[in-house]
Amino acid sequence: KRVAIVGCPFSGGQPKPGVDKGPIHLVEAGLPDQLRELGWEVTFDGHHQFEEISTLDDPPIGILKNPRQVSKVCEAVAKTVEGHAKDGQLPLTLGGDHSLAMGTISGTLSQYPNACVVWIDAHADINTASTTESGNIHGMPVSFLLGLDATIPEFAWVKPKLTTDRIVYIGLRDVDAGEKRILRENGIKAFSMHEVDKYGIGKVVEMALDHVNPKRDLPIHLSFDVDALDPTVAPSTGTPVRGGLTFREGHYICEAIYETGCLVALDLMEVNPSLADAEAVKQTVAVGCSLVRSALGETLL
Ligand SMILES: N[C@](CCCC[B-](O)(O)O)(CCN1CCCCC1)C(=O)O
Ligand SMILES: [Mn+2]
Ligand SMILES: [Mn+2]
Ligand SMILES: [Mn+2]
Repeated sequence: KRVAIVGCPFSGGQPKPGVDKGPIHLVEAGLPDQLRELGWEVTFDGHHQFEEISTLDDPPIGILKNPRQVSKVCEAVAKTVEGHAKDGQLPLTLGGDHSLAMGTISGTLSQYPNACVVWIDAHADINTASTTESGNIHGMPVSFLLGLDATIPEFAWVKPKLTTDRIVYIGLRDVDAGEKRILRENGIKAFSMHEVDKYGIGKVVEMALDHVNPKRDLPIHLSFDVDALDPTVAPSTGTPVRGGLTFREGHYICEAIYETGCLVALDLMEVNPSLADAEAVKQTVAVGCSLVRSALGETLL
């Protein structure tokens, strides 16, 4: 079992400074050794440096902010993730904001064209250039992956290889009007916190996997935004929304996905260590590390 940690200190998909420090905090909390203790052979070739990209002259396109930076960083991440996957390693991407998933999932789909995506988030991250109200591209990666919008030239490298029947959401509770319309019109399966309350997390994960991976024979890319968790559980994140997943519900999802034996790629996104007091940051980082361990085989018994 080999895992390659891809540290992505990137914050260009959203306005709050600090989320680029997420990877270093997760690594310095000991994540690589924690995974080695689980039996993984861990490679970590240092955090990606995006300096040359960030000096780019990058005026908004429409209201989209830092478009060229986001595009170039995601393109680099896609190549890195594809390379690790080709080499038989499970890419573990540590963010950094969730716009990076445009890169990670593109990389996964290059190596595993039949992969399905399990997206854990308070948000749908499926705004198009015409529906976004913020212009923050971390609220848009899924629309690019599905090819929902007319291709923006700066994002021409993103091939719409994901299909609407191959993604499922768990944890939604802050979905914009435009996104609700997109989800409905495209028949995209989403289990909001209402369904989590109604059925319980065990049944929700079973139904989610039955939808995107009925025979449990497709590779799974798990993209986990820590703001899916309740802010009392993961306070140090850029877009916290009350009424989220409990510590155990978040871990159950990771444990159940590992149990399928289908996991091929994992993103742990939106840990921003500069948004809370030291104790709350430490808690958020520790929860992030714990979720990753659960997704990579740590069990309670
Ligand atoms: N949907 C939002 C939030 C995106 C969060 C991205 B994630 O999940 O990676 O953290 C929110 C837009 N919202 C519209 C109404 C006014 C407040 C902001 C957006 O900016 O598009
Ligand atoms: Mn997100
Ligand atoms: Mn989110
Ligand atoms: Mn977020």
